[in-house]
Amino acid sequence: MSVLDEIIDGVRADLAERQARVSLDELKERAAKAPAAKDGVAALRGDGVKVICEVKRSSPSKGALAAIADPAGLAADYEAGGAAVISVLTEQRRFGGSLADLEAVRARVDIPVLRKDFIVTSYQLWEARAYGADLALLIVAALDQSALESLIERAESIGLTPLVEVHDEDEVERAVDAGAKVIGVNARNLKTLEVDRGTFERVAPEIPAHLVKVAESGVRGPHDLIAYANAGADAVLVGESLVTGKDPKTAVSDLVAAGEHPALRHGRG
Ligand SMILES: O=C(O)c1ccccc1NCC(=O)[C@H](O)[C@H](O)COP(=O)(O)O
Repeated sequence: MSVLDEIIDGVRADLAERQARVSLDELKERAAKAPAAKDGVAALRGDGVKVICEVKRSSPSKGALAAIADPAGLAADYEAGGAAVISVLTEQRRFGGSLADLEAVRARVDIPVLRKDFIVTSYQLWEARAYGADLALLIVAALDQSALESLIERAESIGLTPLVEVHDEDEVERAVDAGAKVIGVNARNLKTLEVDRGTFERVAPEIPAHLVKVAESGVRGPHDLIAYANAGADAVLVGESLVTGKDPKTAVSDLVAAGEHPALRHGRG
């Protein structure tokens, strides 16, 4: 069984418990009271390379990374540093996240918030909206084509911007066919968990120019952002280096400054 399959087994078990406690109708009522969703596409477009900053306590590849007692405080630091979007990992078994983290972050920041999880049903999209998310991750490798298409459609119909994650050229084709507008290329191989920063450069040329391209994983500092930008990234998604560093706000502002450097405009496709 692959790591992804193991994670999804756990996600489904936890999901079944939540579904037994909270009906879909209750979630929909809660979603109706949530603040209107912010435009995730607009947040990731425009001049400069945008920075998506992640609240990440632990991971299957590295184990414990940071305790993060105050996820909202961390998100506020990210926002003050110039982040375009906050990513909140809500998977609990392997990443130590929760919907409570998402809710707390939403209440603190004004920029869009991404629910980063292993979404396999529309119930999880309603949860995302009910707890204040503006974007939701959909992983192509975790979904068959009809599920991918219907989850993209459902996400958009309830105001969420889907960030559709791919790992290779075939998955790009599936994401584009399914109607993705924002595509994230994750450099982390979900079978080996190794990070290969060259993945983005290989895969991104297959993504149509009008779609938003996000480079996910492996950003250790401005030099990695610049390499991704030169390969055509509109945005980068950064977790580990921010949560393990001493000064997240400064680390984010260094990334944002690098992403706004005028020299990058020539290299980006
Ligand atoms: O981080 C992991 O070990 C991991 C393992 C299996 C599936 C997903 C995983 N991570 C989720 C992510 O995509 C990253 O948290 C995100 O791209 C940020 O990456 P990084 O900056 O390298 O922490």
